[in-house]
Amino acid sequence: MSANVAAFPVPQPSIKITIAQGCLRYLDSKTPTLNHLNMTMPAGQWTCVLGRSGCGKTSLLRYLAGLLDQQIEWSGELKIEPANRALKDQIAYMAQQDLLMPWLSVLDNVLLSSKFGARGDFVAYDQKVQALTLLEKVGLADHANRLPQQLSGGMRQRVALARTLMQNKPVVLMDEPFSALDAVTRYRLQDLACTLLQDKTVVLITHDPQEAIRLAHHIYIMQGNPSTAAFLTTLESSTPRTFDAEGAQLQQRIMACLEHDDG
Ligand SMILES: Nc1ncnc2c1ncn2[C@@H]1O[C@H](COP(=O)(O)OP(=O)(O)OP(=O)(O)O)[C@@H](O)[C@H]1O
Repeated sequence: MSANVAAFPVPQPSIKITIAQGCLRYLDSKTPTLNHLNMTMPAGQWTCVLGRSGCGKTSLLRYLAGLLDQQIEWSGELKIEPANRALKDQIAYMAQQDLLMPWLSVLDNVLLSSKFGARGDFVAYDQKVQALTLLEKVGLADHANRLPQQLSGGMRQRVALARTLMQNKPVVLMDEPFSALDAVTRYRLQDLACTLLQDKTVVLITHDPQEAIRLAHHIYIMQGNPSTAAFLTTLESSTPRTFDAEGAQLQQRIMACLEHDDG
């Protein structure tokens, strides 16, 4: 395969995820964390999930990623369309902490998932070209040989974004990936993620109503104890949105839902 072809990975079909009457209980807990959970995450769109601390947002993402199988009991329906592969094989996960390996260069961190799939430490030339192309897209081509500790927090999250894109999965789960950043860096990274994750099915957890308003096609507020998910009609304009009067009204509605949750 030529380097040029490799720089444009094969697009994956978009995935729609539907949860119906989902109930999640940790095995060491008597009561469920989530109950009567009904959510639709449309193919190729961003679904933002908000809710008070401890309501089960991360549990939901970790369940979708197949990371809780030994720790929980689940009932209800989890449907994916098309249903040709297991959901956990179609997911890339981007966490609040960038989880970069401190002893690996920026380039090798982006290549990490390719290394796991490769024989020994061998990574094909075309994958390196692809990783460098992604680093260029996130504006870090000149930093490919640096170590993570030589980068700012915003730069490190951009490396994490490039690593997520390198996995080329149709579903991207993001657990507060921008929350530790200053306002301007966060704003820029929201724009970048919005552009680069086009066509992916994205589920973003955030505590920031303005972030949800900027990026979401669909908003759910998790509330109650155990938590259910309330759907909030969002704006029809294209993302990333600028904050206007409509956005301010939506923010009021989000805040009202969050304030009335005494779960
Ligand atoms: N491995 C576990 N075993 C048992 N209970 C757990 C486990 N992980 C989380 N919990 C509990 O599940 C509930 C939901 O936690 P979770 O981390 O999903 O909440 P969250 O909404 O993501 O919170 P935050 O906004 O603070 O990140 C909490 O009560 C937590 O203590």
